[in-house]
Amino acid sequence: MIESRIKQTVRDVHDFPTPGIIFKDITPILKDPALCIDITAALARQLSNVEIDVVAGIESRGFLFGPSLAQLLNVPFIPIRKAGKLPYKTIQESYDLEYGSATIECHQDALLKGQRVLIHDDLLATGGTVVAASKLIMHMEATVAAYSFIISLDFLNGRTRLKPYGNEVFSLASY
Ligand SMILES: O=P(O)(O)OC[C@H]1O[C@H](OP(=O)(O)OP(=O)(O)O)[C@H](O)[C@@H]1O
Ligand SMILES: Nc1ncnc2[nH]cnc12
Repeated sequence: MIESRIKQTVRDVHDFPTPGIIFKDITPILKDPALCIDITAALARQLSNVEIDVVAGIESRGFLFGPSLAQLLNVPFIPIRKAGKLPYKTIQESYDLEYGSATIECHQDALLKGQRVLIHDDLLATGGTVVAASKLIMHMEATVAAYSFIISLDFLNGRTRLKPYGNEVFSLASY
């Protein structure tokens, strides 16, 4: 089962990047090509009833599986990046996360009005990152279709924070 394979492979790193955080390190997954293929397929399978025009992946770990998921779904991929990395005109949102704060942005012409966007990231913690991503997408008059994660840390209540947005939240492995 994919959840147990993910949990057996992900490594807990204590006190990274700050004291008290138990960091879920997904890099061991990337050393297992068969698991990567199966994760991408499982992400796509969960979304089989969701209408999706575009996958938006969040820098940096949302770039690991986001493009292969988009290719499997046969839709475009757009990058949502940390501030200062995208070359063209951008729109920005700032937010707090489990261990700090950040600003993300995307190109202002990345989406067409009305497009249905799947937000993908490796991990849902407090939900601050994907709330900010949702605001970027709505600012461009596009619609969030659903949220897709490999891992969700349910004890940090990210799902509750996403409730007002009214979209389904999918993850392959929950803690
Ligand atoms: O639900 P939240 O509390 O917002 O936390 C989740 C976010 O935190 C991590 O990214 P991070 O900002 O550490 O950046 P990285 O992907 O570049 O490592 C993770 O990849 C998510 O994007
Ligand atoms: N505990 C955690 N492990 C890995 N990525 C995270 N992003 C936010 N919290 C995290």
